[in-house]
Parts: sequence; structure tokens; C-alpha cells
Amino acid sequence: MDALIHLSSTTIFTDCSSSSSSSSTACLLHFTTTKFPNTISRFNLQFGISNPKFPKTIITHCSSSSATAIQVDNETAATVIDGKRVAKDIREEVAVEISRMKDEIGIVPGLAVILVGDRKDSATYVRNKKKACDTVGINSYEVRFPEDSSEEEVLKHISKFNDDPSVHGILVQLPLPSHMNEQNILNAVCIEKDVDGFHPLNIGRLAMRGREPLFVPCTPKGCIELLHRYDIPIKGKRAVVIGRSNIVGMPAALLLQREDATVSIVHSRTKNPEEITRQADIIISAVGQPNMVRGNWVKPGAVLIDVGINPVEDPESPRGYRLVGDICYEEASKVASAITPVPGGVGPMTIAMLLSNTLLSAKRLHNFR
Ligand SMILES: Nc1nc(=O)c2c([nH]1)NC[C@@H]1CN(c3ccc(C(=O)N[C@@H](CCC(=O)O)C(=O)O)cc3)C=[N+]21
Repeated sequence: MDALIHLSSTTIFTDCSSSSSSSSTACLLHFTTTKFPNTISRFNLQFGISNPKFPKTIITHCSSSSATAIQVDNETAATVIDGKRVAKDIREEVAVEISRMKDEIGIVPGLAVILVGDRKDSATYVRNKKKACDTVGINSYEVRFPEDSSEEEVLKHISKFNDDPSVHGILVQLPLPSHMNEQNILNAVCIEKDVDGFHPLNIGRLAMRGREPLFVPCTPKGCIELLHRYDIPIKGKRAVVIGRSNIVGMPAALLLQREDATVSIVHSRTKNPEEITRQADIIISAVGQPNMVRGNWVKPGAVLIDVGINPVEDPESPRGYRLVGDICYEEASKVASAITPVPGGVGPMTIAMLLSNTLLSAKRLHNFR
């Protein structure tokens, strides 16, 4: 039996125990019905909470008052935003452009990567970036410095790459050893080659209306690109960014604002962060806290972009650990309309955007359209 139901508001209570794999969510619905005002005992109901693309929620039990606690089985999980696939598409697009440029003007883009110290994760990221460059036809130049090298040595190399016309992008892998001044080093990269978009002049332009940065930081740019490629509207939406780092949170908030979202930033000193995230149509989380964002932090139908890549111990995994996001996927994917997985979400997009920025730089230098 179908009934026409008007929902005036919805409050969701999720079971938040981290080990729980329960598939139901308790829900307080305030509703009126046109056909069966007082007598509904059991019915199926389909409604789109905030995104009509992802409508199906089945209510399997309810009692007969107009504001009633009922059981909702969310049979439709959120759309999985497949960053790995989108990143592959982008790499293919970049590769096509690179071969066209090579054919027409004989120029091949070049990316220089500077790695200081021997952090294992940094070495892995740099290796992955080099591999990605190879697949699209970007020349990559890698320089490694020992942990105890001086700031001057690194600065000298940056200056060499600044002057080298075959290098179109310079990336200094972060974090740097603590004895180095990150600010001095990032300022030394000339803005025309700042493919990470970390130079204060690029960030400053990003923050100003009517100005254009030469490059947008790769991770936040990748987040927005995912929203675009999944046709998720941003204009006029409420967006909440969790985290205010220079490399992700802050530029992500600026980008969302440039896309006409109304943006709030939640950070470590925010009181009751979940009250703010619950208002969001779009959440971008970049804090590095495994499973911090629980199902009950999320408004039904919200879109979730998870930047966190957190290793957690897992004896069953061959590496001894597995990667999880900032968002508790298990819980949140039952409430959201779309969500990025970890791994396979934002991570691969970061690298794809780096390749795209390097191509952009070479095109700009050689006035190639
Ligand atoms: N100057 C600078 N620029 C950066 O862009 C930069 C940096 N420093 N320092 C470190 C962070 C981190 N980062 C990642 C890139 C790709 C993945 C990635 O592809 N991750 C895979 C998982 C890889 C795995 O399984 O280990 C995924 O999420 O699917 C992750 C993290 C770039 N960073």
C-alpha cells in the first residue's frame, strides 16, 4: 500500500559504536499524510531527502501518531565516488594533450621532485608520482637530499630548477625535516612552476575575488573535480570543511567559496563540530583522524569527500596496516547520498591534478592552446 507523505523535518539517530555493522538507522520523522491520516501501520515509502538522484529509503515500521519514532532500513547505500577511475580518465586526457603538444611544437613537460630525508611514506608518494609521470609522458627529475642536509643546499637546487627551461613544475615533498624552514623553501619556487600551488602569491590570489592563481593546490582541486565529474551541484549549497591546513583545508574552503557555496570551517577548537557538519550538503574532511566523522555527524543525503589517509593497525593485512579515512565509511555511507572511499578516492586525484598542473604550466610557458 502506498501513501502520500509530507515530511516536514527529519532527525536521524545512528548507532555509533565503531564495530557496529547494523544496517538500520532510527529516525524521527515529522509528517502528515493525505490518504491515511491516523491509521498507518506499515508501508513502503520512497523519498529523496536532499538529492533527488538518490531517493530510495524504505520505512518498514512506524506507529500512527504524526511525530513518531520509526525504523528506517536504508537499503540504498550512497553512490561511491570512484576517484581511481576519474583519475585514470584524467591521466588519459592529459596524455592526449601531451602527445599533441609534442607533435605540434616538440615540447615535453617536465616535473622536478625534491625529496629531503628518508620518510618511507614520502618515498612511496614520490615513487608513485614518478610512475604517474611516466604513464602520461611527462619527464620527471628527482633529487634526494639526506635528512641532515642544509636549507641552502635545497634552495640552491630549487634555484637551478627555476632556471631550467625543461622543468615546468617543481614539487618539494612535504613534510620537510624540522630543522628546515618550510616557508623559506616554498617561497623559493618561482610561481610560474609552483604546480603544488603552495606559494603564498598563488594562495593569496585564490583567496581574492577577481584574481586568478596560476595553480590551484592539487588535493583540493581534485576534490572539486570529483564533485564536477559526478554532476554534484555546489552553487548555493552549504559546505563544511573539516581541518584548516595550508595545503588542504584552507584552499578547499576557498575553492568551494569560489564555486558559490556557503562555507564553514570546523577545526580542533570548534565546539560541537557535529552540529555544524550536520547542516552541510557537502563535507570535505581533511584532518588525519581515523573514523572521526561518524554517521550522526552527517545530514541525510549529504555528499562526503574524505581526504584523510590514515594507517590503522591490521594484522590481517599483508602490510600490517590498512588505510582508513577521516570519515567512518561504514556508518556515513548509509546516510550520505555520495561518498569517496579510502583508498581509491581523493588520493589518486591528487596525483592526477599534479600531472594536469604540470601540463598547464608547459602550455602556458609555450603559449600552446
Ligand atoms: N609537496 C607535496 N605535495 C603533495 O601533493 C603531497 C605532499 N607534498 N606530501 C604528502 C601528501 C600526500 N599525498 C598523497 C598523494 C597520493 C595518494 C594516493 O594516491 N593514495 C592512494 C593509496 C596509496 C596506498 O595504497 O598506499 C589512495 O588513496 O587510493 C596519497 C597521498 C600527496 N602529498
